[in-house]
Amino acid sequence: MVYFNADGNESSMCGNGGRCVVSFAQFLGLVNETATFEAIDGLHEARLFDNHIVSLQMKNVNSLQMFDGHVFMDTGSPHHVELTDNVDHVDVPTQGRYLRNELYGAAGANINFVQSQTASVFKVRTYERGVEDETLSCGTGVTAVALAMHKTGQTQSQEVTLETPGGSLKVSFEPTPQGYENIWLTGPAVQVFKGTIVL
Ligand SMILES: N[C@@H](CCC[C@H](N)C(=O)O)C(=O)O
Repeated sequence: MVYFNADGNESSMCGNGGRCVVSFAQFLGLVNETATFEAIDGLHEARLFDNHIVSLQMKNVNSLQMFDGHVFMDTGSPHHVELTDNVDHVDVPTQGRYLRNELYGAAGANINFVQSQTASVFKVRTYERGVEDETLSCGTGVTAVALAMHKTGQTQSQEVTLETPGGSLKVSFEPTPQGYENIWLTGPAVQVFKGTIVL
């Protein structure tokens, strides 16, 4: 998989894009219940279930940087995770753009704002680098949120539900001395449009 951001530039890993790629490969009859593909961050395994549910194994995360008020890590793409009291009240485009530029400079990062709902459910809104705006759902972003919530003690669970404006995703993982491994991002990948281009 080679991933391009909405600004036309090639970028790093896209978790939801990866799930869509294997779902599309199944639609084309190229894969059945499992698939493996290569992305910029290495090989990814995927499992396809009924009802268009796709699980994607994400790269191991061996370094989480803890700051006062936020956590930074690379889940295939760079992510800033910040806990808030009321995520619905965050001006994600304005605050996300500010942090993306002021803290991360030219390289940039994706900015995730998160609010705890229960001991294992979190609500997430993401400002994405390369889109330069809030998006409906970010797979590498919710993966970072799940790991950050576990690392900071906001959850004890090793399977976390992340509610985004675009829908609900699950992330499961196993802690290691350095970080996390066996990380799986799971959720629906549903075909919403089909067209024909006549050349
Ligand atoms: N815009 C991101 C990469 C895209 C992440 C994607 N939305 C996902 O689902 O993981 C970047 O340039 O870092």
